[in-house]
Amino acid sequence: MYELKDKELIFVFTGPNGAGRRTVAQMSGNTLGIKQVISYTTRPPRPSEMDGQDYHFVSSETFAAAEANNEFIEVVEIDGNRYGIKEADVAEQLQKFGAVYLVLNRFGAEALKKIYGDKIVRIFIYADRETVERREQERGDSPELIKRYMSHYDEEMAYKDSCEHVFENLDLAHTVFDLTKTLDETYLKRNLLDLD
Ligand SMILES: Nc1ncnc2c1ncn2[C@@H]1O[C@H](COP(=O)(O)OP(=O)(O)OP(=O)(O)O)[C@@H](O)[C@H]1O
Ligand SMILES: Nc1nc2c(ncn2[C@@H]2O[C@H](COP(=O)(O)O)[C@@H](O)[C@H]2O)c(=O)[nH]1
Repeated sequence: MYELKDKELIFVFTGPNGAGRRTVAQMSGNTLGIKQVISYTTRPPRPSEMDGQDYHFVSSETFAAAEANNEFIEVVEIDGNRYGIKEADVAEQLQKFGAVYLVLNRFGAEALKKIYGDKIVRIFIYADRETVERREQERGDSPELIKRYMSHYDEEMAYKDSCEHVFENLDLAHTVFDLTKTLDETYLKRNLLDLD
């Protein structure tokens, strides 16, 4: 297992689908100069998604071969699709940037916390049910997909109090400002004073 160096950190964004985890993580990450480690998945890409940017989209066989080769830090199955983060990707990005972020469900957040302890900072992003559902409708998710996402809403929300930081994401600019400030002041110390 890759041993994180003194200043290396992994930020894990978690919370319900559609709460805005990817959006706020990316905006804050751009300001702070930290990059996402992209998961591998067997699920097919959605029309707006790009291979290598949203996920590494792979076949079940390719995923199983990597798993048999012990390449994943953790693997999860959600609604019949498999997801995993490769240890080598985490190590490579940490060596380049010093800090990285991941967007995972609660099982992934918990698994990484167990492995890396204090080096994992879990950031819980949420919004109320109605807001989440409306955002999913507005981005064009199908009624079946929204139903599937919403069926996980309560169980994802139950992880909120386990996380190191919690942000309700209603106004996007506010969330990103508060999040960036917190990560900078508490962990990264890049002294980004002129964030607004
Ligand atoms: N504060 C906000 N106000 C309005 N829309 C938002 C806000 N935050 C995110 N969004 C929009 O909501 C949608 C869901 O955001 P995002 O994809 O970041 O969510 P997520 O939590 O990563 O879920 P998923 O993994 O399903 O994509 C996107 O269309 C995004 O542009
Ligand atoms: N535990 C893990 N969870 C992951 C990983 N990659 C993504 N995810 C989370 O799964 C759900 C479903 O994702 P979707 O894109 O198919 O809607 C969502 O919460 C993702 O954040 C992973 O490698 N491990």
